[in-house]
Amino acid sequence: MALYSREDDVAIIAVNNPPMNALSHHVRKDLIKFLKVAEADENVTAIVLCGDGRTFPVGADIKEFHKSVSALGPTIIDIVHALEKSSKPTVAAIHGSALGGGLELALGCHYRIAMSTSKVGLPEVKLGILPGAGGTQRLPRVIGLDNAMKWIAYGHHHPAGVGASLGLIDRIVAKGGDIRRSAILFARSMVGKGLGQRRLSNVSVPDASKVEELMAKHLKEVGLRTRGALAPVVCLQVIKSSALLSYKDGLESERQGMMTLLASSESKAQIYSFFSERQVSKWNAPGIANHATAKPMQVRSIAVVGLGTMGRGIAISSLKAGKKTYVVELNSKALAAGVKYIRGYIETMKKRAQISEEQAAAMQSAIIPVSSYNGIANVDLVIEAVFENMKIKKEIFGKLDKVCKPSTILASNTSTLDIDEIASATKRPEKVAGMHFFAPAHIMLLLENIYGRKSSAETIATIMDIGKQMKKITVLVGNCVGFVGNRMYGYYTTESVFILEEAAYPEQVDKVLTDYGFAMGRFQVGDLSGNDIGYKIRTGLGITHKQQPAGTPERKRGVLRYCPLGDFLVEKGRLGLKVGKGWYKYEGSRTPIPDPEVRKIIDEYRTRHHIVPRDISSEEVLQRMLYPLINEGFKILEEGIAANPWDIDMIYQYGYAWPRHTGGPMYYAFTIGLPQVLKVIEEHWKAAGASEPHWQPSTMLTWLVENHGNPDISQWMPLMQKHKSKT
Ligand SMILES: CCCCCCCCCCCCC[C@H](O)CC(=O)SCCNC(=O)CCNC(=O)[C@H](O)C(C)(C)COP(=O)(O)OP(=O)(O)OC[C@H]1O[C@@H](n2cnc3c(N)ncnc32)[C@H](O)[C@@H]1OP(=O)(O)O
Repeated sequence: MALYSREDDVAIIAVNNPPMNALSHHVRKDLIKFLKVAEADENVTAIVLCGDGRTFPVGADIKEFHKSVSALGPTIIDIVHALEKSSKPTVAAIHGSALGGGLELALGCHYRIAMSTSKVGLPEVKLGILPGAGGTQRLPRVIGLDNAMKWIAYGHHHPAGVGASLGLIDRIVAKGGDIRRSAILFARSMVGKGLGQRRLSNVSVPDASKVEELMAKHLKEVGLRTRGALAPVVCLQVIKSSALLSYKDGLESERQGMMTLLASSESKAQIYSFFSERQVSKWNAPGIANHATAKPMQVRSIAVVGLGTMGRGIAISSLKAGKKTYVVELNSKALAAGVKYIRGYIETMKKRAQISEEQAAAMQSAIIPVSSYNGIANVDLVIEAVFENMKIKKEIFGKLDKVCKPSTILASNTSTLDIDEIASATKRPEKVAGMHFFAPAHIMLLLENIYGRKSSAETIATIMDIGKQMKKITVLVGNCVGFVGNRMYGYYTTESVFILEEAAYPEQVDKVLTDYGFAMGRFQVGDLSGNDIGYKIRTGLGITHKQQPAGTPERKRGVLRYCPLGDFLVEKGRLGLKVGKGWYKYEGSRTPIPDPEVRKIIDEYRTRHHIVPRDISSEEVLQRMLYPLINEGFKILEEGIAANPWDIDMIYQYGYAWPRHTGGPMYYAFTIGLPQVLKVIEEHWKAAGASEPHWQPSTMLTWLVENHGNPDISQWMPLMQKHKSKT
């Protein structure tokens, strides 16, 4: 709802719809009603619009989207027009954030004043839509086309001070000031000043003459930064109309753009992503605990064991979260190098104004270098980040168990290994868990937390809470080889080399993936992270080309199909970007260049095995790259390793750069339709049989299709649970 009050001659309309003052239908009805009251009251000379509680409205109510109530009048645009048309000065008093429809209301007001700490922006593009209440037409009229294109096509939130420097905010109220009081005084001072040019629909776009040049520039940029997404492009096209058409016709173009986007699968995927991102914090470890019942332990200090690339990043994340951070290396040289890197990184963040001087000083003084495990006996949490080797990890956990106080939680940053086996090296398996960070750990937003068979509710709640304090998208999963992310990714890479074998070169496969929306294709990613990583894993499994006894068929490992092309590359020293050659060659830059040498390796291999390369469609490449991964996702759900499909999708968006506008692998499967996905998987399974187990259809996927067709993604787990409880 909204509240109406009077301060002498100034009417105050305050939106009151906790937690974020979203502009739900009941709020919109109140706003129109109170604007009419204020307009009609001859004792009112000016009107202040504000938000109660945490913030100014942050936009339309996203929960209403794709429901008929979102279209029910009065719409936000009706309110914008009522604010602008008012014969009395209307002033938006902004605290917290004025975003989306919230900022559009503020643009309808004749004046805007804001707390210096507040943020403004039109982030609709991140929901796969556009500002649909006049924002595409009004913002360019205030801050110019160039800025408006940037603001709207990327959807960032901007400090109010930046808004003031562009003319969007008329007055800034310093921190600690009273925004509502300031707005009342400001509104009163504007009475009788004339509103003509304050009504933005009367104003023209200042840099309209540069429209074509600016369009070309921004279209190119969004093409690179948000590859494959429709919304940024439609946003730009609609903003363009503000320079070419009248306000009224521009609004019509905005309406049409909105309808196109609302009807797209992209907006549904983005809205799903918005809520999924928030949903993962409501974690559940079935049979052990959930977010609502379990209490975290207070963690004041964290020790990071191992200061390689991962350990350094984890230590920086710990310091950023305000923890006293013990950094541990038994070798003094390695310790000094790690500490030097961490200290240097903090100084760089300070120089770039990413942190304040005080924060930097606090982080520096919170680093405690240690060269023996005895030095971390009293820490609350240890995160081990040494080499990915079970024997070494078990040795370390055994030692930590002996020296650390009984309450210390011991976590491993393993990316694949069995947490229960690691826990078995200790006498406190209930205090052992996995915290799988993604490299570089201080930058990547994903944290995949793993609970073991014996992890306690408190241990799980604590690692989830630490993830939140580190400002990570923290997803809880169960224990299995590779957990969720890497277990699924394994089949993506397996199938990719089968495609090379049969039909395509790396650049052709990668192009299909980048056209789909990935920033990089699978082979470019391999080169970037190092092809030796996968080689080491295959060596651990004893399956590389070199490890096979003479006479072993090159394309088989036992009954399983195998393709050694990745082994050949590494054995020829093509480790990737770091050595200037891998699946591609690199000539002094990070740009991948298709390499005739790689083609030769593939061609010779094909000839040796009498493989005649065939034409392959982009559709087939995409299906073969993505469907095995999706199939494995269903197996993961079926086994209870992930509690919900959106947990998997958030892991893929934040850990593997899955394009947000398609929602993630599981949401994408829903968009395609589960029956269609299953059909393709079954065809491959029929053709490949037991030699390619990644095509064996998941029981859950099959059951869902046979019994429910393509049920809504929110219903997958409830349907399965109901089914299991009956059987
Ligand atoms: C069927 C066809 C119909 C056709 C007709 C359609 C006509 C449509 C006309 C439309 C007019 C368009 C108007 C406008 O242009 C569109 C919009 O405004 S879209 C919304 C734009 N705003 C945003 O995207 C902001 C979203 N929010 C945030 O980014 C963040 O919440 C925040 C504001 C930065 C704060 O972050 P935090 O402090 O971290 O808090 P949380 O994010 O955890 O949020 C707390 C809580 O609030 C819920 N929430 C937040 N914003 C909204 C919202 N806009 N609507 C609904 N709910 C919201 C959030 O989900 C959390 O909920 P919880 O998880 O606690 O349940």
